[in-house]
Amino acid sequence: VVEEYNEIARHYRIKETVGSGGFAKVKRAVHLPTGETVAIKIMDKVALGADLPRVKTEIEAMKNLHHHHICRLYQVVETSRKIFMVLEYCSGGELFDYIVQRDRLSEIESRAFFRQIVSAVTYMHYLGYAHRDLKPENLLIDDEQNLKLIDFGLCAKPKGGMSDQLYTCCGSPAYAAPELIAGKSYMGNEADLWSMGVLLYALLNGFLPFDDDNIGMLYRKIKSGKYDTPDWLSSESLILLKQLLQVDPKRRITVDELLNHVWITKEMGVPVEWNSKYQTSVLDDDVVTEMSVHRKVSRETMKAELEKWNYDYLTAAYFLLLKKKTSGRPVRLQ
Ligand SMILES: CN(C)C[C@H]1CC[C@H](N2C(=O)N(C)Cc3cnc4ccc(-c5cc(Cl)c(O)c(Cl)c5)nc4c32)CC1
Repeated sequence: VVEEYNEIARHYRIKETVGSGGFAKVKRAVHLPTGETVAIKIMDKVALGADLPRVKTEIEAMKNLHHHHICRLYQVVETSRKIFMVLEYCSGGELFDYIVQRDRLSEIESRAFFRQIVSAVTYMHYLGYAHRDLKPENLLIDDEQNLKLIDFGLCAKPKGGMSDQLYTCCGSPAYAAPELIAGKSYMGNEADLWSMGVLLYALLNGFLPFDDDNIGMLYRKIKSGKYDTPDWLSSESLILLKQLLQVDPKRRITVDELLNHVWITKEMGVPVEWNSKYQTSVLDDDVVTEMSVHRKVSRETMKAELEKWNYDYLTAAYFLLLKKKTSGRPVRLQ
């Protein structure tokens, strides 16, 4: 099995396992040329079996999703038996654990997190993607208390754009929209908004709006659209929850209405900025300089190589050097 790790081991020191999700193992690692910490999602192609297409879906989606609230994909290494995805490391773990540790979050803290989720999901929708598995387990916290959306194995980019109907029932039942569990055709973006309602409810209350050990009972509760409203919820929170947890998808709030909703802008004064802070169309000069000097090639040659976006070790080195520069650390390769 050693030869499977040769390619990845050339540029990374692999550390401990930080978690496993279904058919993947995620390990912490250090990118040797920059010293930056990364997460490496390791999958065995044979064990993946029928799930292999989901991995391809996730990789292709992440190659197009460049946003400060979406976990960054740095590199993909495929060997005869394994697929390695080198990803942005999030030291704060899952939002799910963060909520559980605090019972529930204040309205202020819920708002700060929810605005970041709205930013990431709006960006995805504008690019024509629906996530379809939004839940606190798929939102990680980085070392600057920023949320990073992960797990794009179920995301959909309908051929004809967001107007196309989706049919596959997927995601986690407790977060699934009524129309999705009814087996009807549904709109990915509308279903994401329902899940965001469940997410907001979980942030503010520390438990789920619809929960039952029996799946049949759970579906009935979801279709009823009825949930408890604890007395600590403000009237504005109740209004927003009601607009998100609308059983009829056509009456559900849209992302555009969400961006400057009164609850979203309360005490913040400004609507959610959903555009990406990342500038990927223009290569960063300092990073190109460091990389071309380090590899003893001309800047033009290095730029041409980088602009192929092969998601190889050059792409990883570029993104990780850029992350160092953004965090105010020296743009240096060892
Ligand atoms: C419950 N899930 C289905 C899987 C779980 C696996 C470990 C992971 N993790 C942890 O649980 N820490 C505690 C540390 C940690 C640190 N950085 C990470 C960076 C990226 C990812 C990641 C994982 C998966 Cl399965 C992805 O598809 C993507 Cl796009 C990204 N996981 C990370 C991660 C959190 C999620």
